[in-house]
Amino acid sequence: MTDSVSVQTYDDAEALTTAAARQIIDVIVAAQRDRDSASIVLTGGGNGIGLLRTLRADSGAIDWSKVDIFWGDERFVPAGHPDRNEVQAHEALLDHVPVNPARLHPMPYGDGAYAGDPDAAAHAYEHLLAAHADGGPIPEFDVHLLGMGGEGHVNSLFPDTDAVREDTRFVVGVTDSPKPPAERVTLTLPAIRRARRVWLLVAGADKAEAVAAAIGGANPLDVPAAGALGTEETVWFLDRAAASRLPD
Ligand SMILES: O=C1O[C@H](COP(=O)(O)O)[C@@H](O)[C@H](O)[C@H]1O
Repeated sequence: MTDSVSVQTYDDAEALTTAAARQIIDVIVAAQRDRDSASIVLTGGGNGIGLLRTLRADSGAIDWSKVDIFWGDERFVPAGHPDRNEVQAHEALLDHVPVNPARLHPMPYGDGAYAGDPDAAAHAYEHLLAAHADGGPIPEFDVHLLGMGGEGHVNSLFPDTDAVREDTRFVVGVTDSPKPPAERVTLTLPAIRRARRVWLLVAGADKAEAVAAAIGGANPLDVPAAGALGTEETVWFLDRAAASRLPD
């Protein structure tokens, strides 16, 4: 893992998602040039979906047929439910660019083969990740996008929960999410830490305290975002309000 943590601050949420969109185009194009494919992990939340909307307007030179798309967490609700991060990602971007359906890797649905058992769904997704790994136990994602909640949660890793304490498995089921819905499936901190780049997209004054704590090195059990680190880089894309509690 690297200590390369950097902060980019923008005037507002729109500016930060526009900047992140521009930069992810460069990363995906470079990965496709070097390895003929790219892999990204999408997040839910306002800024994660906002970034996708920006890409819909202009995704530059990306060859969408050569991008593997995974999800960092999912609400364990029925297929097609508007709360699913996957559904929101389709509306924002995936229905509008020429992705290869075989390279879309949504998490299992709450009404599918694993209905009533988010942990079984998590095991299934871990197997899917393993099947797409190139040598390691799961892929070394080119970019893992993350939003962050006001208490510092990333993916569905909430403070002081079994999920954020998980140190072996790469995907776990959640049945006690403090933010509805209670049942979720999430990549864990060990999975996030296999990504080359971890990009956190965070806006709003209500998140400023958690941003400062995470960047300041808080215990990830208290502020899960503090444990979200990429192997090559970790970048915080912030608006001015979210950055307002950082030291000068
Ligand atoms: O519940 C969730 O919330 C986080 C943060 O969302 P935001 O709207 O406050 O940015 C999100 O990253 C995660 O994927 C989602 O399931």
